[in-house]
Amino acid sequence: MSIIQTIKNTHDDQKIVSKSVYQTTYQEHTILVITHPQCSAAISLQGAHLLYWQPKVSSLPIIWLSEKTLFKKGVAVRGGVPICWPWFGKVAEPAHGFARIVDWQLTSCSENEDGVDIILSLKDNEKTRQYWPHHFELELKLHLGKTCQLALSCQGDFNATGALHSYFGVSDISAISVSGLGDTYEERLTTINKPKTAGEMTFNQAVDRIYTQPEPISLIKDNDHTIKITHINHSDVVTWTPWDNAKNVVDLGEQSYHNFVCVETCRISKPIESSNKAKTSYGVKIEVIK
Ligand SMILES: O=P(O)(O)OC[C@H]1O[C@H](O)[C@H](O)[C@@H](O)[C@@H]1O
Repeated sequence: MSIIQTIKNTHDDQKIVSKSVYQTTYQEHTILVITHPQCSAAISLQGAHLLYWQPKVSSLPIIWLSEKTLFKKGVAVRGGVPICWPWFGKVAEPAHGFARIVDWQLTSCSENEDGVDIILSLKDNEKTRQYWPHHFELELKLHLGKTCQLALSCQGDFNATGALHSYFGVSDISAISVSGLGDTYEERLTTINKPKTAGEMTFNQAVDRIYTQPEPISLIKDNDHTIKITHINHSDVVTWTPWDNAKNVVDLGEQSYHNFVCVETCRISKPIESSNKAKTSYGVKIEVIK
């Protein structure tokens, strides 16, 4: 049984949240399972982590989850949409910040025929202050329906970098292209994988690249559909595939790299400048075009 099916079938400690949403415990995580006429999805309260999203129009999850991911407290989930915050990458410990490895609160959940709207929040506490000595309030708004929308807002006196680090499910990474990336990028690997067309990528090896002047829309063109990713108030888009280095990553299957590509909505070159007075936010909207 696939990991997604297993999560869908988990009803331990089940608590009904709304008509299409229940809360359950899966291993060491508390998970919201969403089964709505427009989509199915799940969110872990650890990291406000969207685990998968499959709209009705698609026969496969568009937001992809690794079969080998660990549901351990304090360990980042592999796949879905990790919230990397308040830093991106390995500039400090833990890698990609702490927001993805601490528990968030469910603030609200409502639904209508278009889908489910959920707000999760995180405020500084004893644990977060061990990593980062700032007062902050973070809120993640999710809309899960025919489209998938995430908006992260923060308040507090600090600058932060981050990413909505989306893992997209694809039929085979060698058969897709990603466009709308712009022409300027920072190569994070020593291997060279020059785009054939400016702003468009195809893949035949590991890639880790920060595009610093991306267009507002990235398109992942797959065999019979296109994933349209509208970035909102972002500064960069990261493309990442481990390719066959997946075999060295404990929570990825050896062949799993064929089935996902990361196209991440980021604030790296222009950090989020927050203040105590107003919220600043950035986000992403994901749609499937047939
Ligand atoms: O393994 P993780 O900490 O989740 O990071 C996975 C990847 O995230 C981003 O795409 C970075 O650009 C990569 O350098 C990193 O390898």
